[in-house]
Amino acid sequence: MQQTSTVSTGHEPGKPAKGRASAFRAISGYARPHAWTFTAIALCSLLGISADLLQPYLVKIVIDDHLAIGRNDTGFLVGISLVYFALAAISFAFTYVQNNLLQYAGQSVVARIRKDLFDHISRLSMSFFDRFHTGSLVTNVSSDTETISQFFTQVLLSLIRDGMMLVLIIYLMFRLDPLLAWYAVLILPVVAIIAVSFRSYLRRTYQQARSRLSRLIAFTAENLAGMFLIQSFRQEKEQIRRFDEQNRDYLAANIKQARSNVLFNRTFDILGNAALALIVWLGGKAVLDGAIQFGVLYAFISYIRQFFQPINQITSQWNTLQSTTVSMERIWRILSTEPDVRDPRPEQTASLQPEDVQGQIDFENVSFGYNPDVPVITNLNLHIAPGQMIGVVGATGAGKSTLISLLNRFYDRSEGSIRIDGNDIRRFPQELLHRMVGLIQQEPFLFSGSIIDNVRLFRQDISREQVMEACRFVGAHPMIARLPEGYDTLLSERGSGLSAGERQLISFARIVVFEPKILILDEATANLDSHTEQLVQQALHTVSTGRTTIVIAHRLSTVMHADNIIAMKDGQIVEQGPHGTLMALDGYYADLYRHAKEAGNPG
Ligand SMILES: Nc1ncnc2c1ncn2[C@@H]1O[C@H](COP(=O)(O)OP(=O)(O)OP(=O)(O)O)[C@@H](O)[C@H]1O
Repeated sequence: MQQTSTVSTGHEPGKPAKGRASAFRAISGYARPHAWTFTAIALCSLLGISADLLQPYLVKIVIDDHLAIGRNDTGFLVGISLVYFALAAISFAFTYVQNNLLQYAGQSVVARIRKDLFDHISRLSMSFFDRFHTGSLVTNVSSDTETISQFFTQVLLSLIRDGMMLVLIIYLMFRLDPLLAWYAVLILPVVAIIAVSFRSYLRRTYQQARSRLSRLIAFTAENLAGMFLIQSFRQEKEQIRRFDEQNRDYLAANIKQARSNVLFNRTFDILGNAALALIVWLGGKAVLDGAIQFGVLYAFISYIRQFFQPINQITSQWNTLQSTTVSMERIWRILSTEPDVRDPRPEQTASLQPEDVQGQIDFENVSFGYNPDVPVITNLNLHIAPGQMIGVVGATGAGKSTLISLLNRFYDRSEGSIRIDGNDIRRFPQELLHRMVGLIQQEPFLFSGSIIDNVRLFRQDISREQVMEACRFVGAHPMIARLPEGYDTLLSERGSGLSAGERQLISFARIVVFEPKILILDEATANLDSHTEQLVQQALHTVSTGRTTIVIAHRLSTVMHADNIIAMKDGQIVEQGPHGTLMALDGYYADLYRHAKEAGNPG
C-alpha cells in the first residue's frame, strides 16, 4: 500500500496546542545560534530604558529638593540638565545599537527559515504537491516567513524591551509612593481580562483573512497557468465572477480583522486615560494634604503615562503574535512533512555510477494506487533490455504516465519491485536515479532565463560550448541561430516566442547535456505540426541511440517503429510485441490502430 505523507503536527490551526508548541519550539530553534546577539539586545534595551526612566526622577529631585524649598544653586541645576541630556543621548545610542542587532539577528533567522523551507519543499514527493496548492506554498514561502520576521523584529523586541520597562516602572512607582503604586497596579488584572477575552476572537478573524488570501492566491495562480484554456473556452466572465466573489470575501475578512484590531487598541487607550485621571485625582489630593511632595506626583504622572505605553505595545503586538503562531504552525506543517519517497540508508545504497548504467529495466508484479483503495496499476510485469525502444500505448487513464512516475520514483510502488540493471530503484539515491533517467514531457517546462541556462538548467559547470554542441546534435541550432539574441535569448516561464516543437527541441538538448542512460518521452510529440514533428522525431532518433527509451504516445505513428510496443488497459499490460506482431494478433492494439486511422491520425 502506498504510504501517505506523515505530518507530525497534523492538526487544524487553533486545535491542539501540542502542534503549536512544537512549531514554536522548532522555529525558536532557529534563533539559538544568535543567542549571544539576543542577549546583547536585552542588555542594550535594559540600559536604554534605564536611561529613559531616570529622566523623570531627575526632574523630581529638581522640583522637591530645589524649587519647592527655594534653593538657589545654579551650578547644581546646570549639572542636572547636563545629566538629563546625557541620559537622553545614552538612551538614543543603546536603542540604535539594539535595533541594528535585532534587525541583523531577526532577518538572518528568517532568511535561514526561508532557505530550509524551499530546500525541504524541493525534496518532497509528488504526493505532497497533489495535496498542497501551489498558491498556498507561495504564501508559505513569502508571507508566512515575512510574518515570522515581524515576530523576531517587532514582537520579540516588544516582549524584551516593554516587559523590562514595565517591571522597572512598577519598581520606581513603589519606591516613590506605595499607595499610589497599588492603585496603578490594580488596573493590571482588568487589562489581562480584556486581552484574554479578545485573544480568541482576534485569532479567528486573522485566520479567516489568511485562509481567504491563500485561496485567492491559489485561484489567481491557477487561472494564470490555465489562461490559455480559459480564453479558448471563453470562460473569462465566469472566472472574473468567481475571482470577484473570492476577492470580496477576502475584503470582508480584512475589514472585520481591522475593526477588531482598532477596538482592541482603543480600549487600551481609554484604560490608560482612566488610570491617569485616577492618579491626578488621588495624587493631587495627597499633595494638597501634604502626604506627598509635588515632585513625586510629577514623576508619578510621567511614569503612569509610560506605564501604559509598554502594556499597549505588548498587547498591540498581540495580533502579530497571533499571526506568527499561525504562520509558524503552517511552516512547521511543511517542515515536518516527511517525504514519502526516501533515499536509501548508506548500507543499502547500490554502488552504480550513472555512466556505468546499461539501461535494463524490470517491473516485477508492480501494483500502485494514488489512493491506496483505488488501484491504478495492478500486478504489472515488464522487462526492457538495454538500448531497446519501447512504445507505450493505451486509452486515456490506462496508467501510462503512472508507470513512468513509478520508474522515476515520483511515487513509490505499493507492491512488487522495479529494477534498473538488476538493482531495486529504491536502492539508488534519488539524485542518482534522476541522473540515470531523463524525462521529456508533453509541455517542456522552461524557466525564466536564457536558452543556454534552460538547456544546462543553470549549472555553471556545463560550458556554453557543450550546450551549443548538444543543440547542434538534436537539430535545434538553426532555429536558435535565427533568434535575434541567439543562445542568449531570454525565455519566459512558458517559453513565449518559441513554438511547441522548438521548446521540445530545447528539452532534447537538455537530455544530451545531462546524458541519462534511460530516456522517457511522455506524449512528447503530441501537439506538433507534421514539419516540427519530423524535426522532433529526428532528434528523438538521435538521442535514443544507445539509450533505453520509453515512448508514451497517443499518436501511434510515433511508436510504430519501436522494438516493442506495450498496450495498456486499466493499469495492466494487455498485449506486447512489435507493431507487425500486434497487428497480426488483431486484438486491442489493432483496434486502437484502426480507430486512429479512422480519425485520420494513423501510423
Ligand atoms: N496525482 C494523481 N492523483 C490521483 N489520481 C491520479 C493522479 N494522476 C493520475 N491519477 C489517476 O490515475 C489513473 C491513471 O492515470 P495516468 O495519468 O497514468 O493515465 P495515462 O494512461 O497516462 O492517461 P493519459 O493518456 O490521459 O495521459 C487515472 O485514473 C487518473 O485519474
